[in-house]
This record gives sequence, structure tokens and C-alpha cells, in this order.
Amino acid sequence: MTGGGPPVPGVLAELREKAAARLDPVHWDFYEGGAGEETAAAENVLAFRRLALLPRVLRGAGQADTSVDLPGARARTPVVVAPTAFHGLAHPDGERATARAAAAAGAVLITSMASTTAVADVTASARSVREDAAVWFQLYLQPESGVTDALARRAAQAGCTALVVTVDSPVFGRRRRDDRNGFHDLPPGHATENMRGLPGAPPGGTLDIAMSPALSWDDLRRLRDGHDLPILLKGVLHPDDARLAVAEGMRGVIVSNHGGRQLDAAPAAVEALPRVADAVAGRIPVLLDGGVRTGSDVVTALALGATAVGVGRPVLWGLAAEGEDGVARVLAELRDDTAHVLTLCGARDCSGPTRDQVVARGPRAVTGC
Ligand SMILES: Cc1cc2nc3c(=O)[nH]c(=O)nc-3n(C[C@H](O)[C@H](O)[C@H](O)COP(=O)(O)O)c2cc1C
Ligand SMILES: CCCCC(=O)C(=O)O
Repeated sequence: MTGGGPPVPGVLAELREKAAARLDPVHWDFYEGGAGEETAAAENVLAFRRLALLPRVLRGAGQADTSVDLPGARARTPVVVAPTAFHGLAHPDGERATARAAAAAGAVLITSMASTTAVADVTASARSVREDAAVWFQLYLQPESGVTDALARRAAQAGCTALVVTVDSPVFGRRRRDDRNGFHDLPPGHATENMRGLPGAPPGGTLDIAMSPALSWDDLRRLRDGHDLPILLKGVLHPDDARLAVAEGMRGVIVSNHGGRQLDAAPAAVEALPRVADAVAGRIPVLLDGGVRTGSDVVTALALGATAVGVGRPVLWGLAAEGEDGVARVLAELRDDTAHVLTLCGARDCSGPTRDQVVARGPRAVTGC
């Protein structure tokens, strides 16, 4: 933005506009929408805009390095692809295109259990580009533990290097756009391929993905004890839950309100981050997703205690607009912008930015009270 005029659209804004024009409006609403009044979805983005970065100067830090160490992955960028469902609705190549672009960018891909491509095909696509591409598998604990086990085994066999268990969904969020559009099922020709042939599924058919408020830490322990893959918990907002996650041997937590698609009264992800980071106190990596749209957002999250961040909708915009190339553009833009902002802030790498470098915009930043 210059002199109060309209902002010049960046790569993500351009891809978003193109995606909106290309997608079936019902599918656009599914991707873009949130729960309830969509307050949490909007606040995820706005909360970053209320924060500013104080650069440090003359540090001789050189060009910043954007690589980060994560469980089961050395990534070239702190920007991870957050798990999102149904990429087949965005592009005929679906998750295969996303996987190739993430692998080429050296970004960790968290593939959703609700993908329209089987996890083995997702990892094969990633590995066709880079042998050591890191793919993590996101799952919702299923009320029938045999189903959860079968999913985790499939992920391990496919070569995923971590499990991401989403815990913010005891029930599915109330999404008004989907209710209005009557969007509650995949259209013909698409299926949740990971649910095919699981215990209890009809022969040759898929099982519905269940969400259950009866699940507890016991169910998580069962998964942890039955499998070797490291587990990260996604959807942690309360610092006490983060402490429990550490105590239960989780290998990371992802601070997230699910892109504002579950509890609409939840705080913006970036506002919940500092207390979670304090609770975890460096014992395991803390990631954040929700509202990350620029390198400044990435660096703000790093400064507030995140090791890495996830992006959900921007990847879907890229995929819908330009397929694999569009996802590649989103990831390249965010990595380049992050490197640039790190350097402007005097940081050598992703561990460089510190909490004192984040201040509130507005009068408090000036008066300090
Ligand atoms: C269309 C869509 C589908 C999603 N599907 C899943 C999913 O299958 N599993 C999951 O854990 N989170 C899912 N999420 C939440 C994302 O992982 C992530 O928390 C959120 O999108 C981050 O916010 P952002 O879109 O502002 O980047 C989904 C989000 C969107 C927008
Ligand atoms: C059963 C599909 C879950 C998708 C999801 O998590 C979301 O739309 O936010």
C-alpha cells in the first residue's frame, strides 16, 4: 500500500482471485468458509496485521537461511503445507500436484486423511521429485480404534515420517456456506481414497470419516503405543493442553483454530501462540497455522515461538488457479518473502527473531502502555 491508495496485489492475492473465478462457487465456499460468523477465520489474518516487527540493525547476519529441523524432516522452508481436504475439487491432479510442488520446494507436506488421492500415491508423487521429500499424515482419531490403526499403518507403509493428529474436532464445525449450498458430500467421481477398504467398510467401498466427542487422551496413548511414527497434535490452543502433549510424548504441537472452521469463538492462532510457546518451553517444536499470508506473518510467528508455520487456503488457491505451478508459486513466494523479512530484521536464520521484536500497532506501541 502506498499513500493510502489500494494495495498492489501480490502473488497470493493474484492466485486467490484466479481460483475464485475458476472454481465451482460451491467448492470455493467450502475452501474459503469458516464456522459460524466466520470471526475466527477473519481474525487469523487480521491479528497479524495488528502486529509489527522491530528490526535489529548492524548485526552482520548476512543473507538469512530459511531451513528448519522438524520431526522426521529437514525442510528448506519454515512454511509447511497444512492438511486440507479434497484437492481433487481444485484440480484434476489433486494431491499429486500439491505433493510434487511441496517436494520441489523442500517443504513438508501434511497430507489430509480426507484426501481425494490415496496416501501411497501422494508420497510416490512427492518422492518422484525428491527422494527425501517429507510427507506427514494427518488423521482424526476414529471411534473404532481398528480404523485408526489401519490408517496409521497405511501412512507408515506409504513412507510418511510423522502422524499429525487433529484434536480440535470433537464434532464437525457448523459452516453456514456449506449448509446454504447443501455441500455435505463429495461429488461423483471423487472419494476419500484413504478410507477405502478399511475394517468395517463395505467391499470395495469407503468408510465415512467420523468425528467423536467421546475421544480422550487414552485414545491418543493407544495410537502412540501401537506405532513408531512421531506424533504431532494439531489444534492446540490452551497452554495446559500443550503441557499435556509434552507429558504424553508428543513430538510437536500445532497451534491452530482449524482456519476458523471449528470453534468460531476461538482466538486468532497468533494470539494463542505465545502462551503455548511458554508452556512448551522449547521441549518440542511448536508450529502455528491460520492466517499466514506473508513473510512478515511467518517471521512474526517465529519470533513468538513457532519453529514453523502451516498454510492452508493459499495452497488451495495456487492449486485451483494453476495446478502444480500455482502451489509452487505460493511456496516460493512465501519462502522468498520470509528470507527477505528475516534479513531485514537482522536475523541469520529462522531461530533468530525474538519476542521483543514483535510489538502491537497503534497507540500502545508508541506510549508503551
Ligand atoms: C478447505 C479446508 C480443508 C481442511 N481440511 C482439513 C483436514 O482435512 N484436516 C485438518 O486437520 N485440517 C484441515 N483444515 C485446516 C487446515 O489444516 C489449517 O488449520 C487451516 O487451513 C489454516 O488456516 P489458513 O487456511 O488460514 O492458512 C482444512 C482447512 C481448509 C480451508
Ligand atoms: C471430513 C473432512 C474434514 C475436512 C476438514 O477438516 C475441514 O473441512 O476443515
